[in-house]
Order: sequence, then C-alpha cells, then structure tokens
Amino acid sequence: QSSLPRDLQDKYLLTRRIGTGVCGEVRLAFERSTCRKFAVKIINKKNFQSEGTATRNAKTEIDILQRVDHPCLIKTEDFYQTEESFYIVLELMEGGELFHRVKSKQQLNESVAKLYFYQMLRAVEYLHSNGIIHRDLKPENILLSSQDDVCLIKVTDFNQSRILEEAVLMRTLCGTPSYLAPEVFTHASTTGYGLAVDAWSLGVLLFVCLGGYPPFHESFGHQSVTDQIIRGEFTMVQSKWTSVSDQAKDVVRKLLVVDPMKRMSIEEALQHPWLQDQKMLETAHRLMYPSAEGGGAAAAMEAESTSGRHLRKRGREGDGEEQH
Ligand SMILES: C/C(=N\NC(=N)N)c1ccc(NC(=O)c2cc3cccc([N+](=O)[O-])c3[nH]2)cc1
Repeated sequence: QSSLPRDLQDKYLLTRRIGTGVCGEVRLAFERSTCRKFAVKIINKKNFQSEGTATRNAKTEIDILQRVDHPCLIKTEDFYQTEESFYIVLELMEGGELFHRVKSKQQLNESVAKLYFYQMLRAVEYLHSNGIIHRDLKPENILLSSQDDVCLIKVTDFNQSRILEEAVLMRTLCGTPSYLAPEVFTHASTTGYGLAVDAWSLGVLLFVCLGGYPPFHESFGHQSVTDQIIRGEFTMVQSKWTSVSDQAKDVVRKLLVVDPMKRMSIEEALQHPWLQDQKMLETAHRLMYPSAEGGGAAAAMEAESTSGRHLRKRGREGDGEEQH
C-alpha cells in the first residue's frame, strides 16, 4: 500500500480494488464531504521506460482527460501525484469493462453490439474532430455505465493518445524540402493516415462484441498474430457468426482493411446502413443526452451538433459551455 497523497486522503476515502489494469489498479472511493462514489485509477510511474516519458505522457493524458467533453468519454474529477504514482479520480462506471461483459456473455446480441459500437464511433469522431488520436482502443478501455445491456459506454485510457501536430507539419513544409524524407509529404504523415488506426481498432472491437473472440489470434492457423494482422486475415468461426447479419459483417470487413487509405473512415461508418437504425439511435441519444427535453431524436441531434464538437476551454472562462 504505497503512501496515498495526504490531500487525496483528506478529500476521499479509498476502499476496495474494483478493476485491475496492466499499468495500475482502480479503487472505489467515497468523497468524504458528500459520500459520492468515484473510481480512482492509480498509475505506477515505474511502468514507464523512463521518468521523462512517464511525465510527458501523463501530462498529455491529463491534459486530454481534463479537456474532453463528450457523453462517451470518461470525465475526470480530480488529479494527484506522488513520487511513484499518478492518481486520477473519475466517474464511477458500474458496468465495468466491456472486456468482462463480452466474456461473461460469450458474445453480445447484435442490437446491443450496435448500440455500443455507435457510441464508440461518436466518441472517436469527437476525439478526431479535436485532433486527438486514441491509438489504444481495446475492450479494457471501454467502460459500461451499468449492469444493463442498454447503457452508456465511455472510452478511457489516453496513455497512448497523440495530439495531431498539424502545425509541426506546416512549419516543416515552410523550410527547404531538400532534406525531408518522402513520407513527410505522402499520406503516411498526414492526419488521414494517423486517424485511420482508430478505425481499425474499432473494427477489432466490433468483431469481439459480435463474435465473442478476437479476429487475430495465435490459435488460428500457423501464422503469428502479427502476420495475420499485416495480411488482414481474420477468422470468422462459422458457429459464432451464423446469427450475425450481413450488414454487421460488412462493417467489420470494411474496417479491417490493411490499406489505411482504403479503410472505411469513422464518418463513413456512421453513414453505414447497419447504423441507420432509428430505434438504436433514439436509445443512444436518450442515454447520451438525458437532459434533452422529450423531443427525442431531433433534440438530441441538436444537442450533439452544438455542444459535442469542441474541447472544454482551459481555465475559468465560462462554465465550459461553448458560446456560439
Ligand atoms: C485514465 C486511465 N488510464 N490511463 C493510463 N493507463 N495511463 C484509466 C484506465 C482505466 C480506468 N478504469 C476505470 O475507471 C474502471 C475500471 C472498472 C472495472 C470495474 C468497475 C469499475 N467501476 O467504475 O465501477 C471500473 N472503473 C479508468 C481510467
């Protein structure tokens, strides 16, 4: 039990462990003054290769965590650190990790998988529209708000995230190009390519939700997982996929495309016929924008188009609401 920061202990009572991440643990915490429940993610600094990297990554991650403002992205309440660890106080997600939900149900039924996948798409669409690539989307980093199938999901863990330095590329192109490598000019370094990595991961996530097992795995054939991924050779085990619709499979097949320029984008996925499902959209928007008056889809679309786009301003100006 490494010594918890004094100021953290003064404000919160930390109790039992509720989740075990590879880079630390998650504890249930009670805010002493209100008895409100929170999750505290404890990240050991020693996990990082070097002190410098740890602090730089954490600064970027904390900056992202504190600025993002979307119903499907985890919200942070507080942040503390000691010599050896970071402590992030977050909203409690009582449904736990998607990883365990899929494991306990073998595989999700298609309508539930569609509801979760749509919310992941909206979360990643928001990140991309703010120049953030997540880069580590996996079932452990998708949290569920309740034990019910119909629930809100939230993306977390921005440890691998990168903020697209468009400006850096622009500055680079101002200087003499004579010494620059080809990839600086090709799609490899522009945002298109970078963002597509998240689309691939969403394809893997959808595959896991629908099939109940990962698309690339050492148990499939003789190739290594890396070779399967590089070749884009995923395995749809017949017994697991007979009950899955052709439209759902079509989304998976268009995301798990090796060439990032040919891979379906987040925007295209949001327009795919499989997701033009009014019942699912109304449920998703009711979960994402509960405050929108009974007007249903229209009000929710309105809410989404105005508030959903921008990062919260740092500092004190306004109450974080975007003035348009
Ligand atoms: C920010 C972050 N990771 N960042 C990083 N590894 N550098 C991060 C990673 C994981 C979480 N996980 C949770 O909040 C979390 C996991 C879990 C499992 C059962 C139950 C609950 N819960 O809140 O009731 C859980 N919350 C929260 C934050």
